[in-house]
Amino acid sequence: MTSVLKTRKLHKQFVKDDQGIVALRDFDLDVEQGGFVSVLGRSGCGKSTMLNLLAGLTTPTSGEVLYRDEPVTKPRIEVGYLTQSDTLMPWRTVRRNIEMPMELRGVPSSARRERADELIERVGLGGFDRHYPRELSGGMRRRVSLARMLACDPETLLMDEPFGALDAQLRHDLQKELLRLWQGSGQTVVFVTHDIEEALLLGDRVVVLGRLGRVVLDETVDLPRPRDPDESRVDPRFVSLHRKMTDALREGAR
Ligand SMILES: Nc1ncnc2c1ncn2[C@@H]1O[C@H](COP(=O)(O)OP(=O)(O)OP(=O)(O)O)[C@@H](O)[C@H]1O
Repeated sequence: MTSVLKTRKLHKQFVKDDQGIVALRDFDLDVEQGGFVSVLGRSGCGKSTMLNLLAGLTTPTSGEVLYRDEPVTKPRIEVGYLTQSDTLMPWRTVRRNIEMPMELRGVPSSARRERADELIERVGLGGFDRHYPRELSGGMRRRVSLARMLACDPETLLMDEPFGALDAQLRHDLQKELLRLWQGSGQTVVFVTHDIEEALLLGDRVVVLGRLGRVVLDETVDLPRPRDPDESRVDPRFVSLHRKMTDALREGAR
């Protein structure tokens, strides 16, 4: 197995009003190249802290993050990060937001336009290319962020509850689209969620975190793909994995 991302004894403590707040303690994770890892955990268990560290946006208090065996000290161009909060530029249209990472890389305007058009269609935003973020719903803004992240074909995608706020149908459509884009791409995905079903429908591995990022369960999901939510829900293997994850989440809260 080739690990693309590794963490070694990762520890993160924040300081607030002279008090130390430990968010992550001795966190070890190896992410295999080309894999889709769902990281499942309750609110506050350190998932976003972990992703920020993987992305090189914050530095650990101790321990290290390695990307292809190199220490991560700042964001890397090969790694796309879809954060929980909206980071679209309000003064740019949908198209120009999606083109932005390509502009930074010096991609010529005709190629940028073509790629942006393709992504706009893929995320179901045809006809909205000249809208500004304030003119879109929350779900539409999420889709623009997703398209922007994909615009430079990052080899690794870090995603922080990207579909959490969407309605069920849209969520399902985007999950399907993400899997379609991922399968056969060779991209590595680390997908954070607090939803057991989402973790199981998407991941080929689910890592369940408890308090302070303690790994409570690390489970391979060998359910066949594509995984249709309605069919999966009644598959005894899915049901059994779901139960295992529920127990792990409960155990992690202790
Ligand atoms: N900048 C910060 N300053 C102080 N404490 C922080 C900071 N960021 C996170 N924390 C604390 O670290 C812990 C983990 O937070 P984190 O956001 O990583 O959790 P999470 O699992 O992503 O939660 P959620 O699912 O609700 O987004 C929490 O106790 C939180 O209050």
